[in-house]
Amino acid sequence: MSADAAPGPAPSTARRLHDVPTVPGAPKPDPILVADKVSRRFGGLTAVDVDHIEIQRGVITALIGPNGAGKTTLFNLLTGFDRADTGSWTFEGTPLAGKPAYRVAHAGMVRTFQLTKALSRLPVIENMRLGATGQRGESLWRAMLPFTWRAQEAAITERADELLHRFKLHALRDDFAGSLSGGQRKLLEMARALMSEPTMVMLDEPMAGVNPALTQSLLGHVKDLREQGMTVLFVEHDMDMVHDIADWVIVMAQGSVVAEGPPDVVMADPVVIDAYLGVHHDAPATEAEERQQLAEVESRLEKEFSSPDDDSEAAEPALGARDEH
Ligand SMILES: Nc1ncnc2c1ncn2[C@@H]1O[C@H](COP(=O)(O)OP(=O)(O)OP(=O)(O)O)[C@@H](O)[C@H]1O
Repeated sequence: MSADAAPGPAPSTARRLHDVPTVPGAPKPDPILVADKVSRRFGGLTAVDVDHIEIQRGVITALIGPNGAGKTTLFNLLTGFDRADTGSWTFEGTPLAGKPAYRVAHAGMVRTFQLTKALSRLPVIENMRLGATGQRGESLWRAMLPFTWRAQEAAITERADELLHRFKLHALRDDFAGSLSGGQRKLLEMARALMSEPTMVMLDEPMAGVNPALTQSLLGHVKDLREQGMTVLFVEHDMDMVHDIADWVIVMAQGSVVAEGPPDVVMADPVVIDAYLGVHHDAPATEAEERQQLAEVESRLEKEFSSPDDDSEAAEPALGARDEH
């Protein structure tokens, strides 16, 4: 955790979650975001159909669920990057349904973005500066008043430099963003989102493609956001990370919220195991299990081939199952 992390309201707000019932759509003591009846269809497919959801202020909430559960679509809807078919939601009490992304960001709710091809060709510092202009939008009067404009440009660069120092990316300030490692990109995405001084940060798979050396640093930065009083909502498949830093977990499956609660409670919930962890049941959980399965197959094959009564036809089914004709 960085030294400049000020003690925030996190511990007390996190503690207040203890009284929240572990049911889908549970009301929170101090919600910053409240959404109702949010749905989005793509042709015949219902990608999102969330009846009610509340995100507690000042804590870290993880949004988990199997592939295709609708997590990213819900992120896109809430942040104005996609349009809901139905639903309403408020952020800090302000209705935001139907508002474009820049208005949502202006209200203080900002999401991270993966580094696109175009952004990879820009230096790190320009990526950061775009985090500010992109969120604020351009305005004619600002362009016509060069003094205001220049002062703001200088302030933007200063904030970008500060954030690059905080995220230990300053040495890469003038490098092309495309030359960064997976973990450094994730740090840049997070730092860029902070350019607009948000109240709530939404992170889309912050650990994807991050090598273990940067894992702790990334986790530390996410915890820092909470220490500074920000609300964090993140989508993640890495259950270790969810367990490590989330105060609350919301589980989606087939577009809807199917469970929510503290990490320990949610991960032991049979509904979650069925809906989410169940999809991995076929895969060997550990290297030891994998070795055991391999040994069993080898011993079966050995028996089939070594038996004196065995003819080629009897051996066929065991081999046939692995044949790629
Ligand atoms: N633009 C689109 N057009 C058509 N179908 C879409 C579109 N975006 C998402 N979908 C579909 O909506 C469903 C939800 O997708 P979404 O990406 O939100 O899931 P997810 O939970 O974020 O999955 P993952 O964990 O794999 O990222 C999926 O079936 C997906 O194929």
